[in-house]
Formats: sequence, C-alpha cells, structure tokens
Amino acid sequence: MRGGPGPALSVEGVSHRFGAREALSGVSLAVPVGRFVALLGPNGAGKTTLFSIVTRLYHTRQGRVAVFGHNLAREPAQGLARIGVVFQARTLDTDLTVRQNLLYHAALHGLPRRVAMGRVEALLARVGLLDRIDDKIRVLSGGQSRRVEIARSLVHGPSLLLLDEPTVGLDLESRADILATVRALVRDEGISVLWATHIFEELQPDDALVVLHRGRVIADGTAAQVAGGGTLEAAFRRMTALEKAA
Ligand SMILES: Nc1ncnc2c1ncn2[C@@H]1O[C@H](COP(=O)(O)OP(=O)(O)OP(=O)(O)O)[C@@H](O)[C@H]1O
Repeated sequence: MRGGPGPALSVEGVSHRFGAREALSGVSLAVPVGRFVALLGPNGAGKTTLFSIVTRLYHTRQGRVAVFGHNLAREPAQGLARIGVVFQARTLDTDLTVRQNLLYHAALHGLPRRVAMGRVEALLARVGLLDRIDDKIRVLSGGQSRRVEIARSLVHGPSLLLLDEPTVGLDLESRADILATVRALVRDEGISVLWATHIFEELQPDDALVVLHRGRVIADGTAAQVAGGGTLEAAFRRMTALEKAA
C-alpha cells in the first residue's frame, strides 16, 4: 500500500542534543508522497542526526516524526515498515554475494524465501546488476555496491527511501548513475525520497529542497526558488554569511 494520510515523511519541530552540543534545533520538513526531496547541508549540518531520529536509532524527546501518518512515537512498527534506508557508511557484508546480502535482509524482514528470491532478482534488474547476483560484494566497484544497497533498501517493499549522502566517495559517472537510479524510482514507482547531500550539482531546478545549516532549516522551496536566479552555491554562501553576521 502506498499513500495514506499525510505526507510520506513529516518532521515537526525536532531538536536533538549531544550533551551541550545542539545538533538539531526545531527542524521541520516534509517529503510529499511520490516526491524527491533533497536535504542539503555541509558537514556537521545535522543530516545524519536527523536520519538517526527518523529511523529511531535516536529517541526524539522534542518534536514529532510521522511516516505516512504514523506517529513514530506511538506507532513505530507501522511507520518503520514503510521506510528503506541507505546509510552513509557501507553496510554490506563484503564476503557474501550480492544475492546472499539481499536474501539475508529479506529474512530479517520476515519475507518468505520464495517471495524474497523473486523480489531480489527484480530489484537487481531495476538497478542494472542482475548479472552480478552471484558475485561477492568485494569484487564490485563502489558505485555498484551502492546500487546493491539501494536494491537491498527496497527488498521489504517500503514507500519512503532515505539516503544519507549515497554518492560520497564515488566518481562523477557513478554519482550520476546512482542519482538517475533513484530519480527513476520516484518517477516510475512513486517512491518518496529524502536524499541528503552536500553536493549542490546533484540538484535540478524543480527539486524540492530543504537547506540545513548548523542544525537549523535555513531555506525550504524548490531548488530554483532557493537559488533565487543565481547558483545554489552562491545562494547558500549568502544565507550562511548572513547567519554569521547576525
Ligand atoms: N554521537 C555523537 N556525539 C556527539 N556529537 C555528535 C554525534 N553525532 C553527531 N554529532 C555532532 O552533531 C552535529 C551534526 O552532525 P551530523 O553527523 O548529524 O551532521 P551531518 O550533516 O550528517 O554531517 P556529515 O556530512 O559530516 O555526515 C555535528 O556537530 C557533530 O559533531
């Protein structure tokens, strides 16, 4: 089932501290159903902390997070079942094959093996890696491993995909490839996506964009609106300079 009440992801007034350090301060954003939303912020902006809250790795004490209308504080299982995640750090077992990694993930989600086998093959075809299904992860390139992680994140049939800087460390071609794969999931399958990045060039003018800086949302709109007629990078520098001066 896709859709349901409310946006795919709704974050309202979320704050988080690590001791004295405030990593997030009153962050609100939404990922509408079937949209690609970019969360743009430099290192340390709070992107990973936000992902950790949305995936319930960290407990939210302040604010509210809802996934397809399920408040994660009250209905965590229903909300989390709809989420697929590609973490910033690599999380595949390099000594197992592509197939074994994905089947293992499917088993963790309680999928019957026969259903899982079919789904794994379909997803690998989707990310262009069906011919590598019996290769060990260790022989794949960085970009190919990322595509396997994207396939794995979809094995349990989520409708909201969270990707935390999935293109970091990849060459230009692999970056473009990963981005195209994810945009196709949005366009063809109606998956809702929150894509965290610090790379301005990954955005298209009509992408929905949330700019995070030092734990606060400093801009929200389409990339073209936020860029304000210039480049996104120039707009970002202007906004953060204004903040420093304030
Ligand atoms: N476990 C932790 N303990 C203490 N401080 C932390 C912890 N995790 C993150 N922080 C701090 O919280 C702030 C936000 O970090 P976070 O990793 O969320 O940012 P980010 O936008 O994901 O950055 P990056 O692009 O480098 O991953 C930073 O100041 C960071 O040093």
